[in-house]
Amino acid sequence: MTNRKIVVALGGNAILSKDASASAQQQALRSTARYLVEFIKQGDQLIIAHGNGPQVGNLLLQQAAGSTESNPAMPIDTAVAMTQGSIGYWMQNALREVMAEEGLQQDVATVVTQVEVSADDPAFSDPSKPIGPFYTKDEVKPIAAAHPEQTFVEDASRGYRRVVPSPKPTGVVEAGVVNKLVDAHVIPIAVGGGGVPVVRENNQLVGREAVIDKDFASEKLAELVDADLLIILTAVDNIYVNFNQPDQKQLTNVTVPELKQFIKEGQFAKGSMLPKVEAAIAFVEHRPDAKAVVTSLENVGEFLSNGTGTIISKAAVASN
Ligand SMILES: Nc1ncnc2c1ncn2[C@@H]1O[C@H](COP(=O)(O)OP(=O)(O)O)[C@@H](O)[C@H]1O
Ligand SMILES: NC(=O)OP(=O)(O)O
Repeated sequence: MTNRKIVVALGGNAILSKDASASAQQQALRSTARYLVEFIKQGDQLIIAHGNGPQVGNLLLQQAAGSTESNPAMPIDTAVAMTQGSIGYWMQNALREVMAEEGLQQDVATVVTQVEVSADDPAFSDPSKPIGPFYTKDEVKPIAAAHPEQTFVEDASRGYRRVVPSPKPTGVVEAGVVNKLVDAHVIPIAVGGGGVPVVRENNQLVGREAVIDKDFASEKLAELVDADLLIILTAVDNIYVNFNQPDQKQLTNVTVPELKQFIKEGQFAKGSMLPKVEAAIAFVEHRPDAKAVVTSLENVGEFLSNGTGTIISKAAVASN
């Protein structure tokens, strides 16, 4: 039994395929749970975090479409809390079911998590986090014209999306609660969708209209619960240099100085791989004996048996 404390951050493909119905997302989370249960089987204590970019964007569209004066659309911070609830509900049940199939029993609880941000974070005036559906150029033109208060940009050549501010997390309000759940051997689902963005004003936590990056929020949580490992699960088995080019090279074991050099070379796409790399660096710089891992859900078994995936360490282990 390994008994490590692991924060696992789940990427978009763990929850959503093309079908955004509740049943399809529940189905996707059941297969995600089958991969996660491999950690539980070997005695690891999981803390699960997840994204919400597509879901929160879709929810805001639904809210806007149905809003009336007496039944107004909810602001983004409240919509983030709503997606923490829906995705947490699906994830809790998926894990419960899969653990029962495997003869395992561990309680799972979703924590509505508030993540502190700074009121003067420059991200508030520079929206960068893509949310909701993709549009073609022709589709986005009338939408952007009808909503001059919103910003739309091209997202990694995959189409146009709305972008919202994405301030950096400075603290996790419920980190203590997460620690208590871990001590009680409960699996917490926390900082969903990057957490509800709040700023502290005297004794009040005031929600802000933003969506925090879940990789950064997961990193902050991993620091605060003193995790042994931060695992970022996404659609690729490894981080690459020269990604998608004929000479692309898989990174297996990589150190912070090497990653910093690759960042300087522009190897990691902004808004997709770059935040994962930055989160991994921040985590191992905070706790130099810990490691961060970027790999895919499908590679979890291989990672557990053979250590494959991209393993990020602060510095190379000296060999003699
Ligand atoms: N250098 C790189 N190495 C590996 N993947 C990269 C790289 N640059 C960009 N990517 C892309 O980033 C994606 C992960 O980002 P994203 O889809 O936003 O993550 P998430 O799984 O959190 O939703 C990968 O699936 C891959 O397509
Ligand atoms: N909040 C967040 O980072 O969501 P995605 O990972 O789905 O973009």
